[in-house]
Amino acid sequence: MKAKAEAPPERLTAGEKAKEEEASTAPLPEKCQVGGSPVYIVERKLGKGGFGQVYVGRRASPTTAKSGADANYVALKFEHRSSKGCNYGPPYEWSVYSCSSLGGIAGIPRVHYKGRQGDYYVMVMDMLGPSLWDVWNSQGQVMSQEMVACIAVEALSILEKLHLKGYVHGDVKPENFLLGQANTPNEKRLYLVDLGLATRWRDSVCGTHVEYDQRPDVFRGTVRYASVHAHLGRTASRRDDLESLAYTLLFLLKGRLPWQGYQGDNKGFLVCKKKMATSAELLCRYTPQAFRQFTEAVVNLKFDEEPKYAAYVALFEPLCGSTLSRPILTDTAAKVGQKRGRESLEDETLDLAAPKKKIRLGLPATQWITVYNAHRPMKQRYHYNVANTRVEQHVEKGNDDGLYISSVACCQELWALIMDAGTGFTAQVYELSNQFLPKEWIMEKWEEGYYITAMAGSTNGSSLVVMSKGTPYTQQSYKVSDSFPFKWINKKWKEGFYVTSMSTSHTRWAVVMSRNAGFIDQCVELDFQYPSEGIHRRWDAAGFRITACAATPDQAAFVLSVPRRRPMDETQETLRTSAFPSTHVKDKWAKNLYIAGVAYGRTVS
Ligand SMILES: Nc1ncnc2c1ncn2[C@@H]1O[C@H](COP(=O)(O)OP(=O)(O)OP(=O)(O)O)[C@@H](O)[C@H]1O
Repeated sequence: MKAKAEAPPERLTAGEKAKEEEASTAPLPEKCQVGGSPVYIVERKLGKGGFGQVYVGRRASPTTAKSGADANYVALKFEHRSSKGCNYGPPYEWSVYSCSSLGGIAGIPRVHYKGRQGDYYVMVMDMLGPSLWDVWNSQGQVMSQEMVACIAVEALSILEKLHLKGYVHGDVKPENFLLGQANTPNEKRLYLVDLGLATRWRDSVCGTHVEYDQRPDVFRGTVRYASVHAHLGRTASRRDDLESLAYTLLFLLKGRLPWQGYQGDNKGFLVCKKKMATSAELLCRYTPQAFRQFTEAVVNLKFDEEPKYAAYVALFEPLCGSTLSRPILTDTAAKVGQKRGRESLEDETLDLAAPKKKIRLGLPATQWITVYNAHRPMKQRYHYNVANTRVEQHVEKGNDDGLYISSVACCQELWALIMDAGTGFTAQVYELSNQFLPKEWIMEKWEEGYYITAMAGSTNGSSLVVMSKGTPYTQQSYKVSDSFPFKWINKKWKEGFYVTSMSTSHTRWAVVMSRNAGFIDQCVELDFQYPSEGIHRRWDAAGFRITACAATPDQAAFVLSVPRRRPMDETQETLRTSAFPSTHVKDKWAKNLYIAGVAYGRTVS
């Protein structure tokens, strides 16, 4: 049966596509000569990607050379000067190729010439054969286990070498792995193309790992194969290429990934959520255990952790079949293994018997998240499981004792209130409303000089908003949104606002931002689980401390800030518990740690 042709997944947004259309209708030259190259006649199209179009170039004055700079046939990659990759001159990919001799790596095609001709930037490269996606599609959308294992071994060796040069590829997928030209000695060789999204993981000057960051509105790559960290906008590092490779291999082997088929505006969110919810075990069901072991190992890599390439290769090697008749040549991988020598290979064994604590794919859990800050001794009080009718009596009693509400949260339609003697507020009002959030009431209180200082929402859409006087704020703005409003936050940061409160109501988010919040820097950690690694990295860098937190049944978000006046004792701790942590709080108080934030929602146990 002939397989139905399937279009590979798109990488561009609609706006970008419109621009590419315009660029691709500009006529291509019939002949091409750039950067001192011979003259090529532009022949059939080899492929088209998000940024460029690739054509066969045949030398106008033929030679007998089959490969290299003199080859009779080359691949010409044309990028229109108005294309996205060329906003500031030559395509970004050129700079990647030229500054790090990547073309010298076995498995990365060589670029022989480059230059501009008319409206096009042209790169003259080795001509290669079909992509793995083409092969998979033309073989009836299946690929043998042996073939996929060989691809794994070679791809790991190419990625290791690319990583050694300080680069992450950033778009590992079946369409970007090409075989050598058919009917040549290289037809069973694997190559990795398209360095248009490559970024440095290692600084070219000081050689240190690039700094960790998360910008939840930035996505680069292809939704189907992107790592969860890439979806969440984290700075790319070596782990991301390997996670995408795991998805690439499983796609080729199984013909489908569990997150295919989502459509619409929040496709990226749904795909990412599904990736998080799919364990390596489930993803790799009915495949040899090497696939599960590899997937498990790479999805649990830390941001700056060195991947154990040789150990991953060793998992797949036994599945590759006899070295004499492999469907893909694996000799470059073998060479890498030999060069390393025994000792380094020994450090590279994967501890499969006792896997380290998994940072992903744990059991989803809905928990209390409490944040504690060091503070000189003060009175603090908490109430939880508070029904609407009982809020007033707790607040009044607290106020009588000189306490104001510092944080609120909601669990199963019941409120939690934290009241403190150390807020610095001079007056406070609150509103229980069936709206998320009560706009009229907030506007009215803004008029009276109150600012929002705490809020919580329940799953049924009601909210508890607390507004106070005596804050340093000079202006405030809030947003309610169906997805985490990072774009809005980013815009407001530029206007001098900082996030000062955050809450959720089922899957909706509300974020309050204030001017003169007393912070000099702020960042966001957002994840489908408690983002432990990110929080630790922020704590360790530049004095960031959690200043707001909220969680939905899917995601948890933490806002971390650097205060203008750093406290003497910067100790901060977080706790996740399935019941409200009453006894823990008392232990913390005994150590002068006080609740600074509380939320109820998605974590992972
Ligand atoms: N050297 C080559 N030889 C043969 N075909 C090639 C070569 N380079 C690219 N191609 C074909 O052209 C397609 C697009 O190339 P490439 O991925 O480099 O372009 P791009 O515009 O950067 O794409 P993407 O959308 O993946 O970023 C490839 O999928 C492949 O089919």
